[in-house]
Amino acid sequence: MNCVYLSKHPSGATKAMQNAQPTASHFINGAYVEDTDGAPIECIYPATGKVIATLHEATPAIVDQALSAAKAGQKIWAAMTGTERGRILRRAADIIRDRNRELSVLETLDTGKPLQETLVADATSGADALEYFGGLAGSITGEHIQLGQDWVYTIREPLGVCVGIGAWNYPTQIACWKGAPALACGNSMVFKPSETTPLCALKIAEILHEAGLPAGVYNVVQGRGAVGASLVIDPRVSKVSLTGSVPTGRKVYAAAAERMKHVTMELGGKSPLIIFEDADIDNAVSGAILGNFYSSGQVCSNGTRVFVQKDIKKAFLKRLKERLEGAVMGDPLDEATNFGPMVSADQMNIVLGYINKGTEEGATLVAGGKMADLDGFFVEPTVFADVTDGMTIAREEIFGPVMAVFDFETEEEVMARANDTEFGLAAGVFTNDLTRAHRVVAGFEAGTCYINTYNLAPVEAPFGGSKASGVGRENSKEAINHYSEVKTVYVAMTPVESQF
Ligand SMILES: NC(=O)C1=CN([C@@H]2O[C@H](COP(=O)(O)OP(=O)(O)OC[C@H]3O[C@@H](n4cnc5c(N)ncnc54)[C@H](O)[C@@H]3O)[C@@H](O)[C@H]2O)C=CC1
Repeated sequence: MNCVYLSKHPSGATKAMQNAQPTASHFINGAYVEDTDGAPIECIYPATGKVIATLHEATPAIVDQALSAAKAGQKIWAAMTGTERGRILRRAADIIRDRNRELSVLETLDTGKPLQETLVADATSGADALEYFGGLAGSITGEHIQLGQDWVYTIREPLGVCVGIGAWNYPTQIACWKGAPALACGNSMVFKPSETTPLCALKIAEILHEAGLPAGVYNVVQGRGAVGASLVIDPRVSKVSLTGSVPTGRKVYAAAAERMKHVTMELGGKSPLIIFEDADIDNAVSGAILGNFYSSGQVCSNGTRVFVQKDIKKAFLKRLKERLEGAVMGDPLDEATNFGPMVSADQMNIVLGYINKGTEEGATLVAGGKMADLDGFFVEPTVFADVTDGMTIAREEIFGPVMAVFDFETEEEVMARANDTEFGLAAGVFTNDLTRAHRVVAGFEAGTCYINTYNLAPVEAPFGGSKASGVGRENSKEAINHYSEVKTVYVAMTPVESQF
């Protein structure tokens, strides 16, 4: 494939890589904490395959310390007014924006995503969440319901200690998308980042405390699945918010249900993107590129099943191939790079396995299809055409840069095929027919839909999935309902009328 390759060896990254080791593995009760008894977690820079930091998993003692701190901190935090809480969150947003470049470099080291991308999509998105929910914090209220002379008032109360568990694709954003609404409502949080990307959440905790957050309100503990599981079942925890795969979601949801805890589940997807023959082809190609190759395809809401109406298939594929030549692979810290490596060797091998399956099962390889000739875990942006609904690459989430293009003839046919999946995270349509656009969106079985664009996730809009892709919504005013509960108070103004 004719991608542009920049320098093979990312030499400019050396200094930043040397600074990647955090002060300690965990951030608890307002300070960095270490316990070297925990199993080591090596943080590997995906563009070189080299270890840039070594941290330790939380031991049971660390988990206990974090939950005790969160329990105590929550009481102090909830006793403050919403306006006071909001001011601290907004101050943290300002600090994040001031340090955007430093935080973006760290996000790039943690994930391998190009700096070109992290400068605009990660710390800035985290700051948006803190600013938005900081702004809302003072207006989280109950209501007054008049009942003749009597009346009811409701109080919107925090849930208590919330646990956030993150995936590896957006470590800064996920730490903030969970933390900001939780804290705005008066909860505290213990956040466990993915073991693959342990660095960024620690910085968020540090900045929140620099902004004035009381100790214990936002804590970070490191660890693999077992640490996450131990947090979920602890009786001090009222709510769990997970971003991860569907199989992990099922386990966490079941463990939480057993103990009647609140949950938000942001899980995987295999989202459809339908391109009708009347669509603006260049715009549709841009949508398909954004919806498949941003973050090297490691985005949960990606539109990986691209249904193209038969008459424009040739033109679509031709234009797509031309546009793929604009992919610039190489050192992710070079701002000219726009396509980075997979997060890990494991993820690269999973993706290469799916590419082999696609070829074996008879799809036509249009572009890419192999590792790039670079250090690190690079897989070329890959496009398969002539994909049919039963193929493995049509059914399973790949979480890499692999676009599957399907042909279709009628709207009725494509809608049935688009919805024929256990997932329901996102869905998109490109068409210039206004009525059809809204009809199609109404028919999608998905939580987050797009008309003539794809994958935008502003903090003001609810984000999340239906079917196996999740429970609850992140961002927007919706998130407030998922991090608080309502207490109803009936006030009688007249004597009680009892039956005897
Ligand atoms: N819907 C959404 O908003 C998003 C969903 N994702 C999904 O995340 C997945 C990729 O991320 P991964 O980190 O590989 O997912 P994963 O499911 O392997 O891990 C997610 C997190 O859960 C933890 N975990 C694993 N087992 C656990 C258990 N039994 N109890 C508690 N915690 C446990 C992991 O340590 C990690 O922090 C993809 O399927 C993707 O679609 C990713 C980003 C956004």
